[in-house]
Amino acid sequence: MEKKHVLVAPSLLAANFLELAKEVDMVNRSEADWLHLDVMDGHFVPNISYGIPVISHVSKHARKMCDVHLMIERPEQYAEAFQKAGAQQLTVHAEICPNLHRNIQQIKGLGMKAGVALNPHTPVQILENIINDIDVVLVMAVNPGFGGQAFIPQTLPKLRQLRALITEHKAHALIEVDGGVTVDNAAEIVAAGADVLVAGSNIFSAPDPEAVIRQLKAAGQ
Ligand SMILES: O=C(CO)[C@@H](O)[C@H](O)COP(=O)(O)O
Repeated sequence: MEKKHVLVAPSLLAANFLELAKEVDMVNRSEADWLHLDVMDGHFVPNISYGIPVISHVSKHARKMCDVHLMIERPEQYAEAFQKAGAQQLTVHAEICPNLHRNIQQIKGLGMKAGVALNPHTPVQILENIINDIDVVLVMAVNPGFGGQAFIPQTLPKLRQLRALITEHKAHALIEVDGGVTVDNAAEIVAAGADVLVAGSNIFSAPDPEAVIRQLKAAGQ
């Protein structure tokens, strides 16, 4: 099979928050490509994580692209604040955005890359008329809200459908997969179509997180 250059985005949700600077240092030193930052509001998802002030400090310390995943209602109210806080890519959920095209235009107008996230039950066909406008599709392989959950196997055929849709529309959106990604399943996720692997607990709970990042990056070899 053809070799593929895989991007890796450690998810800071699984980091030790008391040692946040050291955790970001580890990501900076590593072969990781992006730093994935999960924002949860306790409404769209049943959990609350961190928000704008934390991202503002983290982004100043980070030397990787800050990839912010908004699991919040009314993301349009906060897009500018996240851009000012250092977000370089902002992803909103299709399920919470009745005016998704407007959200994408707003994010791009603020100078950020724009992503759309899909929950496990949301079909890829929902992106048919917007796929050429977006930079990344974030495919949730768990129900969003918590780290450390098991990868939902139906994600694999969904990734193949999304790859076919992107090819059919001659689009350039990257496919990012998030939730339950580990060194054990990374190769099959990449083979199914993923370009970017988000991993939280597998990286941050490992004795050698940089080695895990290296192994994830090798998933396309
Ligand atoms: O967005 C989310 C969870 O909602 C993810 O980014 C998780 O943080 C991934 O964590 P692991 O499943 O890799 O532990």
